[in-house]
Amino acid sequence: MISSRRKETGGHTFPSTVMAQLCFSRCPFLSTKSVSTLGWTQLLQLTADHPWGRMMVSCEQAQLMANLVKLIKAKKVIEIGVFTGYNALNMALVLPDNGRVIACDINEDYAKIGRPLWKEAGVEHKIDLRIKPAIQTLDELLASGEAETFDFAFIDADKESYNEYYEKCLRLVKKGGIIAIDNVFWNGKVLKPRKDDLAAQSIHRLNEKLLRDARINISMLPIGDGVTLAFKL
Ligand SMILES: C[S@@+](CC[C@H](N)C(=O)[O-])C[C@H]1O[C@@H](n2cnc3c(N)ncnc32)[C@H](O)[C@@H]1O
Repeated sequence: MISSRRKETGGHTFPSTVMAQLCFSRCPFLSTKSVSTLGWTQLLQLTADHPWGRMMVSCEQAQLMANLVKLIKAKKVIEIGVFTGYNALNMALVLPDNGRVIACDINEDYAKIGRPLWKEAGVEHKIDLRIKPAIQTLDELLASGEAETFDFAFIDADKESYNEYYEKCLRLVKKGGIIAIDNVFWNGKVLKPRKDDLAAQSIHRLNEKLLRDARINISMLPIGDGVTLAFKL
């Protein structure tokens, strides 16, 4: 049984927390509403069991992002770094039927695990998977005139490119939209990044920049491995 396993994900023990246990028993934000948990539970279990399952966002992060997406009545969302699509599925479930998650990843094998379950959950049509370097997808969106048309973006891919992802997302997201950035604690290594740790250095630089960035307001949240929410002004 997966629910009795302990696995490290996103800098915390999974699923040892109460939230994680609740996640396995029922999709936490869907409550008893009409939305089905078909596909959702299987994807969570398959991803937690995957050798790289620790890459998946924590349940409480996924819950928060889905609730934010719902709260701001988002229609267009970007996810940079999709893995099996657990978080993308959570967001797709709360988007309107004509809503879209532009899902950016370079590894199609991960998506092959998720896609049948996105379909089972009835939201495959809302997840537009783009298999290529995320920078290229973001540039294509900008070139096709989609600047300031997105409501929400989630940055969770290669850490060295975080600043570029942030700058491009800031152009793509509308005023009042939100950019969520994962792993901003990087297991505490951001406090004193080693010279040879390019990921820690990159996140550290972005954390410092966001503090002073007059284009946004931020909330840095101690959930998972740290999530910063940047609210575009
Ligand atoms: C931490 S995982 C994403 C987890 C996912 N957000 C979730 O909630 O389950 C990081 C993902 O980024 C992808 N990735 C790495 N470098 C990338 C790049 N340059 N462009 C797009 N995706 C990339 C990896 O293939 C991997 O699936």
